[in-house]
Amino acid sequence: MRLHRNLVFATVDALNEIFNNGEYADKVIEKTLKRDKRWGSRDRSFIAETTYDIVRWKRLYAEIADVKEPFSREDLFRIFAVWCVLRGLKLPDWPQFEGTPVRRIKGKFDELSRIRKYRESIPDWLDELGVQELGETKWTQELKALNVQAPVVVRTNTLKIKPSELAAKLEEEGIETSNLRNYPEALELKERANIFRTQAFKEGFFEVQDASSQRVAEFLDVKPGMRVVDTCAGAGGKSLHLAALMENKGQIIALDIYGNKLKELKRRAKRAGAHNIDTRSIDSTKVIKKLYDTADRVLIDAPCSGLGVLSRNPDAKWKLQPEFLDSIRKTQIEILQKYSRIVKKGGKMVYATCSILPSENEKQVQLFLKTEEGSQFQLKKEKKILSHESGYDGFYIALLERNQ
Ligand SMILES: C[S@@+](CC[C@H](N)C(=O)[O-])C[C@H]1O[C@@H](n2cnc3c(N)ncnc32)[C@H](O)[C@@H]1O
Repeated sequence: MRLHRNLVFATVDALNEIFNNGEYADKVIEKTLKRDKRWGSRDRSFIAETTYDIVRWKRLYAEIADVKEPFSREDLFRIFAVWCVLRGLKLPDWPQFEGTPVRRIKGKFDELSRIRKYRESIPDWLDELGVQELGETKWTQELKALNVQAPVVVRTNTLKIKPSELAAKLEEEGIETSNLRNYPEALELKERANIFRTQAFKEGFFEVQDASSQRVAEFLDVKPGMRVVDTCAGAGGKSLHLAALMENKGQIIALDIYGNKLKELKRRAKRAGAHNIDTRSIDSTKVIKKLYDTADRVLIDAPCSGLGVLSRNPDAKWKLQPEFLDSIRKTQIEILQKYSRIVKKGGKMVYATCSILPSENEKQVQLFLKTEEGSQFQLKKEKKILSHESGYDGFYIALLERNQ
């Protein structure tokens, strides 16, 4: 592969914004890709994938390149050179790469690969926390899996189309997919592609949604005609799935503290042809109180550390702070106590996170069950999905039932 100057420079600029200005990788990449209309799909995927790769391996590469944050432009080129050498790519003879110590880079990589926090490129505190929570063996396996680029999985919108028909439509548009065993509505792309450009997407035939995430709405055991409250609906990935499982019958009330996310949900619902979703922004405690004891089903897709989705969001490793984890755990237990009151007697509730830490998952559920609100619930079943076991995102899902 020959490296093109403008693509490498665009990547280095993107890294500068992410590492030095604290910008989010996905936003920076989106903006960078708009820079030159002549870039084709290969050029675009070079920028996106290389940037993500270097974000993922920041600690390891910076250590090998012997550079420290904040990175100068020269440092960023040294990090880029490490990426090239470790991928076996020939460095171009540009001044930025003059004197790159190729053999030393390879030697240092071998040496650092013996130490997990470098090999898996993770901050010390997070590595220690992972061991504490999951134990040495599981954490080592999980961390490795979370450093592999995530596959692209879509969920068929069964309100509009069957999975087999969707697969055929995508194939007509040059995108090959395969079925996933045990995930009835999921299709996995055989090769990465910009699926949002397809006609099938514009027509609302699918949503991009990881296979593990597709388990969440399924777990809630909804039926057409029910009244369901999705309390942390965000942009509505799970609400849309619930609408499909309910065949557009009954009512879904989608809540979030951020109105702009709910606006996006509405846009997606329109595209998907999901007509039974009503959005409400939580701008006072009244919004929740009015709903007490009214829902057949409640979904709490709780805000969390996002440690189960590091493979698609590697910059979370660097953005996450111990203080944030402490405060999010408090939010989770408060949410459980407050929003569980929306479930009517005999109704069911799912608590889910995209975290792999027991302290955000089963321990929170156990804590909740000991509270006054929780004493009215029974834990029916729970699923801990680890990435190294499933091949998809790490998730936790618990189904609870309120006593009659
Ligand atoms: C894991 S995300 C939800 C993802 C969404 N359910 C989906 O499937 O696309 C968690 C959501 O909780 C929201 N949130 C945070 N604190 C909240 C609170 N106290 N009450 C309700 N929602 C909250 C966040 O804005 C975020 O959208």
